[in-house]
Amino acid sequence: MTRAAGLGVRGLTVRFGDTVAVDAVDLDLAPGEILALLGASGSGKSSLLRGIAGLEPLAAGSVTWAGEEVRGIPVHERGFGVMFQDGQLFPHRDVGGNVAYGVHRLPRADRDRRVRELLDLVGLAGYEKRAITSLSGGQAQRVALARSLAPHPRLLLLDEPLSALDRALREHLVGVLRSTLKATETTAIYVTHDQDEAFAVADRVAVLIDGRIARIGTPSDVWRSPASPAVATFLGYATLLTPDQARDLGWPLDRPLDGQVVAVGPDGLVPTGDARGVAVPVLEQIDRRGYVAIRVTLPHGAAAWLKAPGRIEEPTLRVTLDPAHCAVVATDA
Ligand SMILES: Nc1ncnc2c1ncn2[C@@H]1O[C@H](COP(=O)(O)OP(=O)(O)OP(=O)(O)O)[C@@H](O)[C@H]1O
Repeated sequence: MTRAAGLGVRGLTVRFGDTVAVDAVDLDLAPGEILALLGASGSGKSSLLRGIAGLEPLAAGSVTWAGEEVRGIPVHERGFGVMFQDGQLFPHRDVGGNVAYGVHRLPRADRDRRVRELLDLVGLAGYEKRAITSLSGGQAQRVALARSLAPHPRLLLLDEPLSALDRALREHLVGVLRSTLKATETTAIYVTHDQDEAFAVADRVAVLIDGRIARIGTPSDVWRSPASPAVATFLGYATLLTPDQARDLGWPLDRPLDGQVVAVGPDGLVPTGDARGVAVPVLEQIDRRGYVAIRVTLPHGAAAWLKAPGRIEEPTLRVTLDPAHCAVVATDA
C-alpha cells in the first residue's frame, strides 16, 4: 500500500453528549498546504481542529500522518503545533525566551539562530529582549506564531489566531501569517469564521456546516461554485433567485437554469444607467468608501443591496444581473 503524504482524516466524529459537533469528516492535506476551516459559530470548526490535535476524544474515525495512525499517540508527541486566539505567551519570559521554549534542547547558538530567523520572518527582528507585557496584541500573536513554528511542527493547527484583533490589523497579519507559513513550508489548518481571512490565508478552504464539510476547494473555486444555497449564503451571496425571478432581472436566456437557483454576489446586481433593465424602488442609501450602497426591492418582493457610484435622486433605479458576479447553485445539493 502506498502511504499518503501529509494528513489523512477519515470519518472523524466528535460528540458532546447528544450533540454531534463533527460528523464523519474526511480530509486530506498535502505537505506544505494551508487549509482554512471556515464556518459559522457552532459549526464544529474548533472541535474538528481539536479532534485532529488529540485535544478532544474522537467518538469515531482516524487521523494519520504520512499514513501512520496518530490516534493513540499523546498530543505532545504527535509533532503537531497548536496556536490559539490568545497566544498564551509566558509573561515571565522575554520574547526570545518564549520563541525558544519548544527548542530548549538545541545548542545555544542554534537556538539563538532559530529565534532570530523566526522573529525576522514575523517582522519582529531584534525583539528578543522585549518583555511580553510591553507588546501590542498584534505583536504578541506574531511572537506566538514564531513560538509555534520554532520546533518545526509537521502540522500547525491555528484556532482563530487573529480574532481578538481589530479588522485593519487582522488584514495585515493574515498576510504575515501566510507568508511565514509558506516561507517555513509549514502544513497548516486555520480555523476562522471570517470569510475574507479564510480566502486570504489558505490554499484551500473547507466550509463547515453542522459538523460536515459542505464544500472544499481553492478560494476561487469555492467562491465561483459554492455548490449549495447554504454555502453560497454563508459566503456572502445575499440573494437567491429562482429561475423565473432571475430571468425577470435579465438573466441571459442562453444560460438555462435547470433545477438551480442564482446566488447574487455583492456585485451581482448592477445599475444599468440607461433604459435597459428593470425599474426597482430605492429603499435606503448608505455612503461607503468609494461607492453608495443602495437597498432596493426586487420585482418578487425581496430586498437586495447593490453598489452605485453616487447617490440616486429618483425614487426608482433600473437594474440588471451581472452573471459574472452570480453563482448558479443546485437547490438539492
Ligand atoms: N465542551 C463542550 N461541551 C458541550 N458541547 C460543546 C463543547 N464544545 C463544543 N460544543 C458544541 O459542539 C458544537 C460545535 O462547537 P465548536 O466550538 O466546535 O464550533 P465552532 O464552529 O468552533 O464555533 P465557534 O466559532 O463559536 O468557536 C456546538 O454545538 C457546541 O455547542
